[in-house]
Amino acid sequence: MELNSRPVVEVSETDIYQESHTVLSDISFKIEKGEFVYLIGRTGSGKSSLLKTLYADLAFHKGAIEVAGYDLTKIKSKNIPYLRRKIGIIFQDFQLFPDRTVTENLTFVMRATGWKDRTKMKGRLAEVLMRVGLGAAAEKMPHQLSGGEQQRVVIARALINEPLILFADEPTGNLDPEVSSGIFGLFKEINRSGTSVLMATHNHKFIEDHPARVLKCDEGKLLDSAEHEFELSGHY
Ligand SMILES: Nc1ncnc2c1ncn2[C@@H]1O[C@H](COP(=O)(O)OP(=O)(O)OP(=O)(O)O)[C@@H](O)[C@H]1O
Repeated sequence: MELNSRPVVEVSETDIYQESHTVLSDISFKIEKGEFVYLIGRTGSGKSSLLKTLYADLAFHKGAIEVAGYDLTKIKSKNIPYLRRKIGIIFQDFQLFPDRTVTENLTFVMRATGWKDRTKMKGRLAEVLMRVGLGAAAEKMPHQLSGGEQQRVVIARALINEPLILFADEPTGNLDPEVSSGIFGLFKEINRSGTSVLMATHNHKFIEDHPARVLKCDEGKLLDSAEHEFELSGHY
């Protein structure tokens, strides 16, 4: 089967662990190319642990996980950087180098992921900054940008290697509602051009305004709105 017709994420009968503690048990789900999926659940229910497992930052001991064509059951640590080139990871705290310009922040990642040709690097840098609406910010330092603009830089950084999927862990958690909706809109726009998105969020309004499939961490299980209806409202 062609890689591009296979799911971008396929989790089969897996348990998610933190140290010796099982956070989610016996979970199975797939995310197809171009899908937008919310990940919800109360604080401590396992959203971050699941995302960390999917980007190979947390080990798992049961079942099988395939992400962007990489079998995480067998992946060697030397191959994890190659997996990470096929995915984009975005956190709540922006994690930019505070003492480097936007360009330097982005070229750091480019070099680390094998870019060498300066002209191509410059071109890609301009492209991703335009994509996130920050064409004029290349020489700014992070502290000269607003929180929303910093998160746009992080998204630009995640887009550099044309990932198949973005894993976003509460990407608007530190932003006020208006700025959050702009960032959310950017994720939707990126998704419309074919990149899958798995977004952990506590923001109920996103789901109300832009309904999509929901995975919910709930008392050690993962509920999937594509399989069963469940209650979205209430605290999560
Ligand atoms: N580094 C760690 N070491 C040990 N246990 C951890 C670690 N990180 C999280 N846990 C535990 O794993 C469980 C799931 O936490 P996780 O951070 O995945 O939840 P979450 O749904 O992302 O929460 P939040 O919405 O607050 O971000 C919790 O019981 C938490 O205490």
